[in-house]
Amino acid sequence: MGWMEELQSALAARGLAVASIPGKGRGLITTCDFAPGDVIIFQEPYASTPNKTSSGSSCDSCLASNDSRKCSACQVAWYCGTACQKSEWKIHQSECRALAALNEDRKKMLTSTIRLMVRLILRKQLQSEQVIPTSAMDNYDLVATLESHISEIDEKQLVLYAQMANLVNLVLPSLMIDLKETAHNFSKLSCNAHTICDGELRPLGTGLYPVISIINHSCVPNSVLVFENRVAFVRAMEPIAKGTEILISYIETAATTETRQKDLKQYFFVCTCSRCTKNPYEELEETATLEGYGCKDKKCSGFLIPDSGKQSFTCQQCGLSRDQQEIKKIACEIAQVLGKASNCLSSGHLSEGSTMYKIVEQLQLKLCHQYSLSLLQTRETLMKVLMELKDWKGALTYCRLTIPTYRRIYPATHPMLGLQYYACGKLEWLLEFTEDALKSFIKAADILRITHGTRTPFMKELLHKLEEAHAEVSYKLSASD
Ligand SMILES: C[S@@+](CC[C@H](N)C(=O)[O-])C[C@H]1O[C@@H](n2cnc3c(N)ncnc32)[C@H](O)[C@@H]1O
Repeated sequence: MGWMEELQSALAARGLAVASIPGKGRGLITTCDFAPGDVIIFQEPYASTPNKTSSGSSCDSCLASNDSRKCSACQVAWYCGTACQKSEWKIHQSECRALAALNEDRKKMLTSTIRLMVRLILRKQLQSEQVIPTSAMDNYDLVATLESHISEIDEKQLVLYAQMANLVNLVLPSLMIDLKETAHNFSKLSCNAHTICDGELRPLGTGLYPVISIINHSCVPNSVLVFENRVAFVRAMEPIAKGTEILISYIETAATTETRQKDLKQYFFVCTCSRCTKNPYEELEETATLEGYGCKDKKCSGFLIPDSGKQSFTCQQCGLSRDQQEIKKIACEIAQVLGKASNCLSSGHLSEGSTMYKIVEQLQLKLCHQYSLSLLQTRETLMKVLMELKDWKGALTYCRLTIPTYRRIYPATHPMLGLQYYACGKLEWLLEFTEDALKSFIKAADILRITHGTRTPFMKELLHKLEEAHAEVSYKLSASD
């Protein structure tokens, strides 16, 4: 059996198949039905690296950022303990020798992407020598057939990839690496590698998952990619019938079509999902809601579009008009205060910064649509700053204010919505608003059970908090009887 037949047979056992999708290249389709929360596929990375942090101390294996120690031989890799060090040893043994031989200047040039490529090449080498076993879902043939878009890459980028390939060659001089193939592989990483995130979707590193890389993008995906340590899991977010293409989102979907298309540029395709091809009126509505102005009548939730002379904007719901000069004046004020506010935060003046951000929020309330992304961003900043200042009540106020926008901009089972309910619940619990906390934990768990499963320490903690809140509410109820 060739590697492709082996892959198809391994996927068939999971109710999946690789298929050719018109206009998209390959894609992954279902051969059975999946329910929300079902794991469609999971995979270890072919190669992965932690992000470079300021302290450089994330574990190379599990990507955890606490209590890691530097490898004493190469002084480049970090491990959180012997279990992780042992699990990496087959690759790191060769890597360590190569890294230890580098002078300090060369070591400084080891970006996460260079290290990722070094590890990819070493894994290929060790698999060809049968030091590391291969399987239907773990072999270099899968990497070799990934999309590279090399013919569409501009000259400047090609030169950069060639320079990066040279650097990899300097790191691994004994392997006589193929420079052209390595430059090609850098291009593959750009449109196939995934950012590895923790349960709260904070980035930890980068990994290449050659089978998961067969999954195409949609701005209205039916599935979601999450990670347990560095193992990638794709879960169904909705019922998926047999014969449907599995689709995940490669980008932040809470954005206008223009922004999403810009963010997708590195993948060299124009998305034609239902959100990217909606009718012009709906398109206008989405953009004007996410980035535009609100109606002068604060009770009206209409969106505004500019009149033909662009001297004013008219609400599409109630017909009220807003003068462009008035809009400009508020926008100017916002820009000024926002500049000062962000300076305050970057210089560590949190209290002063929060006061400034509160002014920005009030100005944005006057100007922006209630579901605008800039208003959302300000409220999220306020929530984080107030949490740092241990002003839990203040933080909860802004957290609660973000929820209607999250509900508007994300689908009902999106992890970001679940995480925001969870944040709300934790603040409510801390403030002893037990019944509210219970409601928020229930909403968080209903979503995150689907997107994250129930096995991870992160989810176990949420479910434990939910149980605790449940017990407390029941106790209070029985005590008041
Ligand atoms: C991670 S790969 C996905 C698998 C890829 N189709 C293949 O044949 O290997 C990403 C590439 O797939 C293609 N792709 C992904 N989503 C697409 C979409 N919605 N429409 C068109 N092409 C898409 C683009 O060429 C993109 O660079």
